[in-house]
Amino acid sequence: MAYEDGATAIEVRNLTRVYQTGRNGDQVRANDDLTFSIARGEVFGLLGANGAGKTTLVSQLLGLVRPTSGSIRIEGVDVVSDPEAVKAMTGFLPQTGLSMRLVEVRRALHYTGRLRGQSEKEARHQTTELIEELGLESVADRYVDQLSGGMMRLANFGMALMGRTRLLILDEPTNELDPRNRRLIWDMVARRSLTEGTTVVLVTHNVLEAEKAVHRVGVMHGGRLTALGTPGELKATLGDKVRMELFVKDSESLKPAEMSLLERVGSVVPGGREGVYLVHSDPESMPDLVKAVTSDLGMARVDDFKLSRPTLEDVYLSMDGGDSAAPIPELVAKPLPAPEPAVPVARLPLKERARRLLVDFKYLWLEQMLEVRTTWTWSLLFGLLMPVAMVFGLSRIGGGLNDPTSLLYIVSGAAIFSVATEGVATLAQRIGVIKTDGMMVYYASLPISKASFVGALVLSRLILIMPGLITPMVAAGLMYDVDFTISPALLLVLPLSCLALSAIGLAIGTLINSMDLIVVITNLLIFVLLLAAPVLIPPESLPLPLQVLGYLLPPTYAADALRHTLSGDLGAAFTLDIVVLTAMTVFGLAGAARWIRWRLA
Ligand SMILES: Nc1ncnc2c1ncn2[C@@H]1O[C@H](COP(=O)(O)OP(=O)(O)OP(=O)(O)O)[C@@H](O)[C@H]1O
Repeated sequence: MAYEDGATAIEVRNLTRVYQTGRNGDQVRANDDLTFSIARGEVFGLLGANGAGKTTLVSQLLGLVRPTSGSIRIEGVDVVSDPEAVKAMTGFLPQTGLSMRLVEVRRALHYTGRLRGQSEKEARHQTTELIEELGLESVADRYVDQLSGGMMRLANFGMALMGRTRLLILDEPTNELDPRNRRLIWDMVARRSLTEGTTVVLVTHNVLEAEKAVHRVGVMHGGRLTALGTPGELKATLGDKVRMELFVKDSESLKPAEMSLLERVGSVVPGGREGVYLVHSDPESMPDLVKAVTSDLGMARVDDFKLSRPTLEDVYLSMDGGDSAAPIPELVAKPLPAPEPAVPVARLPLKERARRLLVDFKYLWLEQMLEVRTTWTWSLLFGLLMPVAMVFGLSRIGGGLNDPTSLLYIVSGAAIFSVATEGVATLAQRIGVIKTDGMMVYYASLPISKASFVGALVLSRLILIMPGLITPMVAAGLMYDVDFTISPALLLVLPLSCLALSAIGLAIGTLINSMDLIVVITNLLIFVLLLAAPVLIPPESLPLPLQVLGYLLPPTYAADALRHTLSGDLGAAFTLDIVVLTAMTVFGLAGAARWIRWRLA
């Protein structure tokens, strides 16, 4: 096998990760002094019960979680000091939380390849190749989100393979797949390991399947490695045993007396489901075992039983029998050779970095824009109709129609109100969804910069919210013959207002971790906007506390700037508005870039 050439791909030394839980300083050692290595081209299975520490280990391999102590080297590169270099050589399939759900399968693959640094030609070529290899031709032009669970998993697996990375980290790749597709995945993994020397870390609960696919297995329990070796080595720990899988009638549990009948002839562990037990005994005790089951326990209690040689699952279940699961020293205490100095990672030249930033920005922006396809008609309709309705409705009140100042307030207020609701509220909520659905982890696992991610998110929204700014002016022009000239100041104020309000929305969404709170805060903002802000109402007609409150809100400055622009009054007040809007844009974008958690912890 390719991996036997001995080169080390992953080296983990004394890796410990401690989490603080709760307020009273409780600690969880999610990874406890792990030391092991994985060879280049090896398929390494990571097994362990829920909470064993697998995700914590994988997150550290990906540079998403910082170790409390110890080190990880991937292809000689230190993960903590050069996470970007490691991300560039890693394809990742998370269990959940993939992005690119609302684009077509073909695009999801192509864009992922581009974001992993492939050229346009390479990305197109590999996309076509993978669609064929995965048998996804008939759904290649359907949205990923609209595929069946299994098909979606295949598409996600394809995304992990894009970029032909040296390392693949696959979390439960065969979940939801039928037996034929499961075999397809294992064959594809084996091919990559064998012919391309790809190193694969496979997290799985499906021990029986993993046995066929992996070269070596690491079993984790309570944050520690309790066994590490080939499936053959692990099975040898059970010795020359016979295995019986016993199914109790009606899936009932065995009573203590019944358990002791079986324990007389072998060791008994639960078989992973209610009413299923695994009994391991010496070959010479087999007749006694069969007798214990058929006559002592009696066929009135037994539904079925199967006799076979032990499998990896037996080793796993016998090791994972609660807190007593002790490490098998001969399988875990293999020392690593003395560490070599970490391979220094050369920084890309400035020009190349700028090119990558633009490519990342383009594909992230395209993804965001295309995701909006499912809702753009509603957003646009809302952005067009609401301001028109406001201009029409508000101009009927009081002296609106006859009074140019009121009309100016109505037009600028309607424009800014619609942009504030769309810009602040929808962007804050969008980033909230990205965080709560776990998609942020996926973006963070790609070798992209936060700047291109934030920029793409904000700019994709501008196209949707800009019409809301322009329609009130067009409506006033058509309905009331008001002539607003397009001045250079207007061309500055319109995008700057959109940018400032979107940046604030993004900052709110990134800073607050509860989706419910994001919804409450953004609605509160709109409520205050209607009640107090001098957006639709001249400030002098508001009591002082409400005026002050209004001037604390970004939309007030946007509305003020728009009014000054439309009336041609570009004095000191207008300059102040522009300064405040610019400051808000910078603060919002810088804050969002800082608060977005590219590392989980
Ligand atoms: N962010 C966190 N804060 C506090 N504790 C955490 C955090 N993440 C994980 N833990 C704890 O660390 C331990 C290991 O969790 P981890 O998610 O790594 O296990 P796992 O083997 O991946 O489990 P599963 O198979 O259920 O995904 C658990 O006790 C878990 O509660």
